[in-house]
Amino acid sequence: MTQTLLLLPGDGIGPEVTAEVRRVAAALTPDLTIEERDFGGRSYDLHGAPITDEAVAAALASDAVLMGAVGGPKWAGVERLKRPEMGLLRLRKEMDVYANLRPALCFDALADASSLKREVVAGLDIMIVRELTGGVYFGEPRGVETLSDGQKRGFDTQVYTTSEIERVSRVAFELARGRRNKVTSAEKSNVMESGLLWREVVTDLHRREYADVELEHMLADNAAMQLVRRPSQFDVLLTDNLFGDILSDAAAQLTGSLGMLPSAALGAAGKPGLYEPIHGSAPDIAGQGLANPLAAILSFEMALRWSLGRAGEADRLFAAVEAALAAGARTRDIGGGLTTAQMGDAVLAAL
Ligand SMILES: NC(=O)C1=CN([C@@H]2O[C@H](COP(=O)(O)OP(=O)(O)OC[C@H]3O[C@@H](n4cnc5c(N)ncnc54)[C@H](O)[C@@H]3O)[C@@H](O)[C@H]2O)C=CC1
Ligand SMILES: CC(C)CC(=O)C(=O)O
Ligand SMILES: [Mg+2]
Repeated sequence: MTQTLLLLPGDGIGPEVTAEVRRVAAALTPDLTIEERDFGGRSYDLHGAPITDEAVAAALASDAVLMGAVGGPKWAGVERLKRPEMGLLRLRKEMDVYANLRPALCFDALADASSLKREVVAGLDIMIVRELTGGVYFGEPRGVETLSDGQKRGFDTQVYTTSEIERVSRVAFELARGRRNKVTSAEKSNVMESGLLWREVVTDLHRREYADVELEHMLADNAAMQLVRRPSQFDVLLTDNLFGDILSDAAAQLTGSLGMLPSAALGAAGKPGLYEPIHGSAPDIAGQGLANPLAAILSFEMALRWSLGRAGEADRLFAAVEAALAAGARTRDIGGGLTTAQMGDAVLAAL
């Protein structure tokens, strides 16, 4: 049976990095059907919404979805619900991809590309598990109201239920069992009610089902500091939507660049996953061929592994990225001069 990958290039550098995924897929998995839809600001411009109902249906009907990035200054003034980023939140929610796996892996060849010392980042291998469909990005009420004194008041709501916390924690514990058997759960249980519930639910699940896994609780601000102090202490880092968003950008820099970090967002078994580089649309470099496509290419590698049942091809692609880096292929963000397409060429040559 043919498998379908839905490609959502999006905005800014999104189309540039996903073009390299297309080239890799054509060489590595020529039998994979690739469909494409408008997404983000481009979809808003063409269809009046950051994602159309038809594109959501195509995502749900696919075997996996791979997106580039959305957003940019062009859409800064658009009403909140039609902003490009809202299309992404809607897609994550409709696909119910609640567990976002963000592997922060420092390739040997890049240990000197990090802004931290080689000895701090060499061999780095952290799996961040970020809750993706709950928390403050989705909580109600939210909005901006005008107070009687004329001031404005903006508000968002952080909210988590037991089942939301438990299902993502289960993913973290299961992953840890196949790795170094340790989960660090990061929240702010010292000041947030939802953080306190998070800690209780993780502790309870651990006691009932995962007592063989080492569990550590850490306040999220300390986790940010520990990530840059001694990142090797982390194996699986479990956290909520907002803290996971922030901590994973910080972890990306440990690997050399934000342009290196892929992700897989997973839901129920058998449902399509959503794969995306963790970076945004990078308006400062868009359209110049400067973007590093490896986060997008490695997101395709994760799609092959986690949704498409093609571990052999995934291994081949991962090895090709590793070989290209070992041979010295570098875009500007990791200290070189290759263009986006030239980095794609280097991976293709190593396949
Ligand atoms: N998943 C998504 O679609 C995301 C979208 N965004 C959106 O992207 C827009 C820009 O956001 P920023 O805060 O500037 O974050 P950003 O991730 O787009 O860029 C941050 C910095 O990292 C650099 N960078 C990012 N990806 C790179 C790559 N592949 N190669 C080389 N350098 C790279 C950029 O040039 C910039 O200096 C905003 O509209 C934001 O909402 C932000 C994060 C995620
Ligand atoms: C909704 C996104 C724009 C938030 C983000 O930065 C991310 O998911 O990494
Ligand atoms: Mg982010």
